[in-house]
Amino acid sequence: MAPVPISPIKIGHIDDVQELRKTKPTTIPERFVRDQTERPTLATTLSSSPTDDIHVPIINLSKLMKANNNNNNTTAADEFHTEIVKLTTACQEWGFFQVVNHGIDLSLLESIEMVAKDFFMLPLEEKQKYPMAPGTVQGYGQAFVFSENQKLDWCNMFALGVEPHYIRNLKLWPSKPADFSETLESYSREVRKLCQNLLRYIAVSLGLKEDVFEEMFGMAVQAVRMNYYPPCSRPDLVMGLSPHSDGSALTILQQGKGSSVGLQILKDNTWVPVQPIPNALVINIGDTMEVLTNGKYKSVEHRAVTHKEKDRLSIVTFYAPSYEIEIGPMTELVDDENNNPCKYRRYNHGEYSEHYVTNKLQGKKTLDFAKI
Ligand SMILES: COC(=O)C(/C=C/C1=C(C)CCCC1(C)C)=C/O[C@H]1C=C(C)C(=O)O1
Ligand SMILES: O=C(O)CCC(=O)C(=O)O
Ligand SMILES: [Fe+2]
Repeated sequence: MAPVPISPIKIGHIDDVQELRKTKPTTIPERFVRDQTERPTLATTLSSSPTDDIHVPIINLSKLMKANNNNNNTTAADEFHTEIVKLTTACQEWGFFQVVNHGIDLSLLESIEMVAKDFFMLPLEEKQKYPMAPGTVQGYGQAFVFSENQKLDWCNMFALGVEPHYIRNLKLWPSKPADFSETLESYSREVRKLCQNLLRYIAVSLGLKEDVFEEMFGMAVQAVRMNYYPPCSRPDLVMGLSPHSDGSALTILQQGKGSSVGLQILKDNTWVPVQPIPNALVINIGDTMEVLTNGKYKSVEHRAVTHKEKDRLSIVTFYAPSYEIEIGPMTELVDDENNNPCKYRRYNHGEYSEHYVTNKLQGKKTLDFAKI
């Protein structure tokens, strides 16, 4: 079952932020202005910010891949072990990491970025041929808006379901730029392989059988969301993307080259910026993995902030189990006798997907659905 809610909800007029920026560069309509308590803390340009020294862990994927192909090499085995320990810490303490040497052709990263940017730069009338209907998550527009008085994000989104094929709404796949669909197909194929590899290493880091997630997930669901954040004259008043955790098992995020720093994650009650590393991909643990690991690996709240002069692009892939799969904490990660009781109930992943996409982004609130 694909989560495509059809309801007569009233969401009011949503200004397109790129058009606003073009026509009234200093105007911030009231619907974008956040209440005092919800306004972002922005990274300073001076190197005096207390969060400057804290950074999301970096995993060198080639150290994990190499050891797999070379079982007799002790250096490779040592490096594999060290990298798995780093991966464990990243998933347990951060819920986020960046991967370098991930094996995806850099030209493919450049191509997807190019078609995404070319799409967002099209005239509004062209982009509006692929509208995101109120209450749905595919197409061009703003997702997760469910009422007329909800604050809006300073962001334009373009989202498409990719796998399995039945979740595709082909009417929303754009004809311009001409190479959009072909590029998205190639990119998604490579990102899918990366997700499968990462899940293998995550299984190893948990002391589980390597292919446990692959076997459990069935034909995994994969969707892509391109987020474009134009510059904003008052980045202190607006939010690029509201705080949320992802509903997926894993999320792969590509930050556009030359984009401003914008992604922030909530670590120990402080918003920490994720510094873009050229050619690296940002990975985060989604709600589904938090449930499966009984909270050992956490989906971490994150958000995007805007910049006064620079725009920003992110290309985000959500990877999740097939909708008919039943999800719950894995028995190996629950121990009722030794202070590790089961923290989440069992549920159908399709129901969680529907719940996720029919609620506004609100920190980790969506996961209350699964809590015991
Ligand atoms: C921030 O999240 C999303 O935009 C999002 C949406 C994903 C989807 C589409 C764009 C197309 C149809 C499928 C799907 C719902 C996956 C997040 O998706 C997360 C939430 C759940 C649950 C999930 O599986 O991925
Ligand atoms: O643009 C970003 O860096 C954040 C995107 C994100 O969190 C999302 O699309 O779910
Ligand atoms: Fe996210």
